[in-house]
Amino acid sequence: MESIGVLMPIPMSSYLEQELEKRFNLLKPWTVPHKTQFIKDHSTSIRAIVGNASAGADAELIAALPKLEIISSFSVGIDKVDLKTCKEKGIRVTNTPDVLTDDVADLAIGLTLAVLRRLCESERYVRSGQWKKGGYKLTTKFTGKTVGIIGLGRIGKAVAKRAEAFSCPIAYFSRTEKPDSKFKYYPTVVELAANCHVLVVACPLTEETRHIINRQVINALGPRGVLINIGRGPHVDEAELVSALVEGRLGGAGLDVYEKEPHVPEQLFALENVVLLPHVGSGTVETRNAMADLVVGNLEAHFLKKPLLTPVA
Ligand SMILES: O=CC(=O)O
Repeated sequence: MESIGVLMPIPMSSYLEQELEKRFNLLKPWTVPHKTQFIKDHSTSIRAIVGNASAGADAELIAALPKLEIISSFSVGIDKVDLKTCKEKGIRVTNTPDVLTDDVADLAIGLTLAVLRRLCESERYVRSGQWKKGGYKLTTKFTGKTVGIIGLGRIGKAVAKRAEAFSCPIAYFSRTEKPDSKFKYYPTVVELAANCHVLVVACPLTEETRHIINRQVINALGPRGVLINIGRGPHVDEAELVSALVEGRLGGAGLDVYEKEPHVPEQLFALENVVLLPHVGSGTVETRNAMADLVVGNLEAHFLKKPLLTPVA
């Protein structure tokens, strides 16, 4: 397999690079001055792409690689892969589900607690010496608050399980009601938002779910409501979110993802009811290594003509 060209468009994980280099001819365009020419020069040896949440494979890249057989994404979300083109050309696609579920769900709860209990703001209060002038103000209790979840897939269910341990009633929105779920179903996101305190976005990004959090949903969540986004930035109409937070029409937000990463709207920097993370949902050593093993396992399975471990297409 050493002669098989595997393109990794941007750096992702040194462990993943190391494991790929043991088995394949790993091509790293960021290490050369002329990236486009480099890809052109190797276009007939590249049979696989390793993408991630920010660099996938669009129709243009796929068209430039005539020998491409598989895209193995170092992410669970595959919104950066042109699935339609892959289907037309018979290119296989894999992702990294399950192994990151716990970390992403943990982070959703962490963000919720951070926003409601003002963990980041009160920590800054201590570091800046303000405590010496007086105690920190009262915050909002999490235990018992209703948690609304958009998307009751693997991650949504894991968020629900954790929130239940905080005695939170759970409600959800998804395309269809889940007959095996005990949680309250709302057929629209607006109804869900109007009936919960914490609204968590945990669905995949598709054309249908782009801007699923719009002005109407934000207003329904209201000045006591909190939005938690551990999905994708474009799930949220960010301009609407920023104006709602600045105007006090929304109670708070915990965000791990943004519309134009790594750009984060600067109006949010001054708001104490907002917690901002740099897209780190699956960002632990344990999980990233497990994801890397899945990426490599899928590529090995493909080139050894065995069943893929986690196929998407
Ligand atoms: O955002 C991260 C992922 O999709 O795994």
